[in-house]
This record gives sequence, C-alpha cells and structure tokens, in this order.
Amino acid sequence: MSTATFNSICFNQGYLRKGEVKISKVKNRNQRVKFYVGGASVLSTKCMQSSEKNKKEVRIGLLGASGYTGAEIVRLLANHPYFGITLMTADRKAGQSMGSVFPHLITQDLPTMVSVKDADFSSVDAVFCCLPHGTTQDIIKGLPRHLKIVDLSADFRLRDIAEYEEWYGQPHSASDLQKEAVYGLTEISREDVKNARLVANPGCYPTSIQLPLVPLIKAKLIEHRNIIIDSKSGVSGAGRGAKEANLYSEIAEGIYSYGVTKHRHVPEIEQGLSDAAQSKINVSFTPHLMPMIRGMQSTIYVEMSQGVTMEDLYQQLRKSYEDEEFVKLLDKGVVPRTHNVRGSNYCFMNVFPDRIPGRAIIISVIDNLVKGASGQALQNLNIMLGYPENTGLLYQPLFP
Ligand SMILES: NC(=O)C1=CN([C@@H]2O[C@H](COP(=O)(O)OP(=O)(O)OC[C@H]3O[C@@H](n4cnc5c(N)ncnc54)[C@H](OP(=O)(O)O)[C@@H]3O)[C@@H](O)[C@H]2O)C=CC1
Ligand SMILES: CC(=O)N[C@@H](CCC(=O)OP(=O)(O)O)C(=O)O
Repeated sequence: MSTATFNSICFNQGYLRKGEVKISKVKNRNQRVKFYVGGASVLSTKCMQSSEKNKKEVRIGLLGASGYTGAEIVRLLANHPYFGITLMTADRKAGQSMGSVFPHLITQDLPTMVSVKDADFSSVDAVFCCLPHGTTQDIIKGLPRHLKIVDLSADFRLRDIAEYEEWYGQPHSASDLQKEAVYGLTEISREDVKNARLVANPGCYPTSIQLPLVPLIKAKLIEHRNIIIDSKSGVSGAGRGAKEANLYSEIAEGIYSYGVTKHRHVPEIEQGLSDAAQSKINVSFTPHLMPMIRGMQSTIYVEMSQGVTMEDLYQQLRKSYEDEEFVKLLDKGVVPRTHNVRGSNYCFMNVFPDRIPGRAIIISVIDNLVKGASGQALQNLNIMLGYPENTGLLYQPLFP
C-alpha cells in the first residue's frame, strides 16, 4: 500500500475531498481501487484514463422518463461518467423521443421511450423507477431479479403493510418485496443501502424533516412530544400529471395548506423518527403548496430535553453532518432559503432559539426534485454499485 496526500483528487469530476488519500494495490488502470479520504469515508471507484471518459459501464433503465423526476435523472446523468441510459419508458408518451417531450434535454443521446410492457431488461443493470405509487408495485414485482432498483415512489417505504393500505387507500400487492426493500435516507442508512437490491427512496417532505430531527432524537436532545412541522413545497412536487389545483391560475399569488392532519407522508415521517427514538413518536405535520416551481422548506418546532441548550442542538447537528457532502449546517444565525439549494443535491439546515423558553425552531431546505427525489436516488444507486456517492451530483445551486 502507498500513501499520498492531495489537496484534492480529480477523476473526470472532482470526486474526493481534501485530505489524506491512501491508494492500495494499483496494478493496472482497470483495477478497482480503494480511497481512504481523511480517514472518514471509504470510497471505491475505477481508475480511468481520460480516453475512457465517455464509456459508460452501467446500463440504466429509466421507468417513467417522461415525468419530472425522470427528466431530472436524465439531467443528472448527463454528467455521470459511469451510468448511461439504455432504456426509457413512458405511458401516454410511449413512442416519443425525450427531446420532443422535454426539449431542454435534446442534446442528450437517448433511446426512444417505450411502454413498460414492451421494455427489454436483458441489457439493463439497474433501474430508477419514477412511476406513480400503486402502479409501481405491480411493475417492480414483474422485473427480473438481476436488476438493482431505486424506487422513487412511496410503495416500499412503509414497513407496515397495513399502514400503507390505510394511508394510501389501496391494497399492497408486493408485500414480500417490501420486506427486501431498504429505506434510502442516505446519510442515515448508508450501510444498509450498500447491500440493497431494492431501495425505497424517501419522500421529499420526509427527507427535509428526518435529516435534522433524526440526529437530535438519537442524541436524546429533544422531547418526543409536541413536534410541530410546517412544510412548504414547490409545485413540481405534485408531478407533471398534476391537475386543476396545480394550474398556474390557482397556484400563482397564493399559498394553500393541503392534506391537513392526514397527509400520506405522516406515517413515513413517524416511522423514521420512531426508529431513531426506539419508541413511538407522533408529529403534527401540515404541508403547503407555494407559488414556486421547485424547492421545499420545513420549519420544525421542538421542545428541548431537560437541561439541553441551543448550543447542544447546534453542536450535535454540526458533529452529525460535518463529514457529509450533501447535508450542511449553516453558520449560526444564517437562515436557510430554498434559493440556496435550487438545482443541487444539498440539504441546508439551521437551528434557532424560540421566544418560548425551552423550545427551538429548526429550518431545513432541499430541492424537492434533487435531494427530495432524483438526486438522492442517484446518490443511493452510486452506493449500491460501489461508486463514489457524489458521482454526477456536484451541481452547485442555481442562484439567484
Ligand atoms: N415530483 C417530486 O418532487 C417527487 C416525486 N416523487 C415520486 O416519484 C414518482 C414520480 O414522480 P414525478 O416524476 O413527479 O411524476 P410525473 O407525474 O411527472 O411522471 C410520472 C411518470 O410515470 C409514467 N406513468 C404514469 N402512469 C403510468 C402507468 N400506469 N404505467 C406506466 N407508466 C406510467 C408517466 O408517463 P406519461 O408521461 O407517458 O404519462 C410519467 O413518465 C412518484 O411516485 C412521486 O410521488 C418523490 C419525491 C418527490
Ligand atoms: C406538492 C405535492 O403535491 N407533493 C407531493 C409529495 C411529493 C413526494 O415526495 O411524493 P411521494 O411520496 O409520492 O414520493 C404530495 O404532497 O403528495
């Protein structure tokens, strides 16, 4: 083994962070190599020469390519050196090219979209499933077992099938597959994601809520009662098939709450928080639709545990995320804004004192289509296939 120290190391894109890098057993350029960055994370990639830059090693199937999250996967994969899209499906838009449905993607060399029933998966290694819930479980249970799958829908997120049936108002037809699924909130369940065949990618609201709350709950810094969550989403969260209530004339110049007291993300949020607490947690959660295209903010009101200070909350979040690439605690007093993360895979957060003694206010922001959907899905597939998890995800936020 040889050891080298780099300020940064660049393989096609800037993958590895500043720190000590130990390189082991490099025999030839095609051999897998392990990188130990600053001793904190172990990454694996392939040593590539620049002449191989455009050769994609992993054949990706994209189910539901003609929707918002499908289009976002295409945008992210445009800069992915290892994943190439070889199969794309659509429903009403089957038979069309991506460039005709989404002209902003016309520069990409992509296959014509086919109907799922006509899809041939024999030359596909992994799929992103960007389909509506309900439809998804029926399609995934028919897929060949050799495929790695990241499912962006809600169908495999809830461990309790009865709870799924209650909140989604329909029977679950693939409960065996649910048992196999790993819930892919990457920063919390990275180790399980590594060995998963089927990852249930979290919902956008649950991502923005669990990332700040899980470390605080695990460290017993906040009370389990009286957690109040007020979330706001951009309209793209409802997908491209959204109907009347999402028309410009009904969204612009106003906001509205929906799913009050009974939004289907409640059991997903409570499942994650209860796992962290190792006891049942119930939350008050109200989502709002905002007159913006993408972006999501969760404002969370919590009660600190006896003797805990604001500084304790801040330091716990700092410690939990200081080595994370995509989750950032902002400087003290800086309020996260959806504009800060637009188009990127980041989650930014901060914590503030409430005027009521003993309470705190946490604010987190994500882009619903990136960290809230396609970006986290790509982060997960990178991990499942042994690539550096930031591959293809280094887009900086679009600001202003
Ligand atoms: N939008 C967001 O911010 C987030 C979305 N998600 C989840 O990701 C999934 C995809 O969301 P999104 O991209 O927004 O949805 P869209 O409505 O924009 O796209 C849905 C896609 O599924 C296809 N489709 C619809 N019905 C069927 C069917 N019966 N059989 C086969 N294909 C079908 C559509 O094809 P066609 O266009 O041809 O009709 C389209 O490609 C959903 O489960 C959603 O809840 C998760 C997190 C965030
Ligand atoms: C604005 C809007 O309508 N948002 C969607 C959530 C988007 C998302 O994360 O949905 P999944 O659970 O299906 O993945 C909603 O409230 O149902």
